[in-house]
Amino acid sequence: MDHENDIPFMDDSEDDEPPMLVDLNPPPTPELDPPPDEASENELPVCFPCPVTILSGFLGSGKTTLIQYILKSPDHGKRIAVIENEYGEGLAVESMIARDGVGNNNLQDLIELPNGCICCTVKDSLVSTLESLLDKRQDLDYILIEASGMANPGPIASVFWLDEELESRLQLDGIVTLVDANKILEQLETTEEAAQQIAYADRLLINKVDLLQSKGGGLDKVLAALKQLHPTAPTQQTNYSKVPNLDWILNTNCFGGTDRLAELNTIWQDSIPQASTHHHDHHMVDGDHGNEESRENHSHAQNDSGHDQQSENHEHTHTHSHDHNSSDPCVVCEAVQHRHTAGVSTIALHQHGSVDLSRLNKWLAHVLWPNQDAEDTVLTAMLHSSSAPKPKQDNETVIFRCKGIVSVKGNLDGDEDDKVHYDTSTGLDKRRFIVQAVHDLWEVHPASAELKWGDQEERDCKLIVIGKNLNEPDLRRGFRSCF
Ligand SMILES: Nc1nc2c(ncn2[C@@H]2O[C@H](COP(=O)(O)OP(=O)(O)OP(=O)(O)O)[C@@H](O)[C@H]2O)c(=O)[nH]1
Repeated sequence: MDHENDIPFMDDSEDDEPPMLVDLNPPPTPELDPPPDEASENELPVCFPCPVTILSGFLGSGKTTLIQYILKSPDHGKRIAVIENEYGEGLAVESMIARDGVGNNNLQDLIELPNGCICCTVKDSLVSTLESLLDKRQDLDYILIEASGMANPGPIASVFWLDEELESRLQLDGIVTLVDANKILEQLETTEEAAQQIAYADRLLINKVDLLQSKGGGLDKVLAALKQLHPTAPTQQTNYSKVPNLDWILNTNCFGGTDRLAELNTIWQDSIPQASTHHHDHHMVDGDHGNEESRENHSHAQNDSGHDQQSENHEHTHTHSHDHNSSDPCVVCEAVQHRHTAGVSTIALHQHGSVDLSRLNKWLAHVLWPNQDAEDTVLTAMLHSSSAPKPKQDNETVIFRCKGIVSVKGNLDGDEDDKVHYDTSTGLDKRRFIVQAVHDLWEVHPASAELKWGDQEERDCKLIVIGKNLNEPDLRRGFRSCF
């Protein structure tokens, strides 16, 4: 049976819709159902308060890989719901990647939280999403929230102890932050978010150690940097987010005592900017319509006058209740002042049709390795000008992340797999392909069989590029040239 119609791509018109509950219609899990004498037909097993883990970590650090690893793990025995947050088109790509190869057995619900960043603009939708999830599924054992790669986990955590009703039904278990061992030093240099995510961690997973090893090492420097930012965080090193013991990150009850809450508050106060102007732009471009207009572009500026001024200005409505005297500092209101690195934007490229795989790879190489076409003499000079990595110029383009789902033209000259999946009626490959790039590393690989294109399904390609000082017209032009 084809499942392609089960996997909706969010289209632009849905941008203002409330969070999507993707019902995966799971079969009941008999061994987890309560015995008849403990629960009547109308009475679902009460697992409240349901533990929630926030998965944080910079773009591409391995959060989705961890979710897949947890869901595929045969022995966790939990009924898990996952909440994903991304920007616009990015969400559709993200949730399809998350579901690749997982099947529906372990994943009870996949909830998409669109329209902004979970730590600021959609924090209130998170409350309503959690409430409706709990109303719908009282038998959940666990909720995982995957924050977007630029999110600050602090304001997300606040939701759980400031909303009384939610607090009785949910319990924040902990914040797990993934660190890309290969790129973290660069990320700490170019952004503010990477440090925030580490500072809030209850567990630090130092992931992608394999990449560091293949470069000849450097783990000592990474460990030292992490120690400086968060001296007490328990850490583990992993490859492909494979935590040897899931109990190390799930059901840890890190927020069981008041100490942790007090500590979190301190980190929070420290991370609030003193006096600066900050921008948080997420600029979405739909390449499909040749339209350079910004679909989603928000920024907020802060001035020096502090909390009173700020709370008058920001458009932040609390659907949860919390009263505070206007002269008292309020952690929620203050949290919305947190910094995001200036100049970071998200560009969504969307094009109907199918790409030529070799052209796509060539273009990705050009975009992600901008110097590769330089003369050998220039490259040699660059190499010898300094042995240490140079700090990035303020206006330099940095691509942090690129991810997408594409349709690919068939290739009868390729390997056996290419030939097997060649659709003779259309000349296209039947498989969806996933594009993954983190900084200068990328791969384009076929997704699992259940995500293959339907016979009548209209082919299209979506690519999300996240970075600093991105050149939109160039990216759009380049992407089009792959078709
Ligand atoms: N070599 C290597 N690659 C990894 C490892 N962990 C994850 N990856 C790859 O890194 C890419 C990004 O991983 P994701 O799990 O999507 O990262 P993410 O944190 O969810 O990314 P965002 O949601 O965009 O922030 C994928 O291609 C993964 O297969 C690892 O330990 N080693």
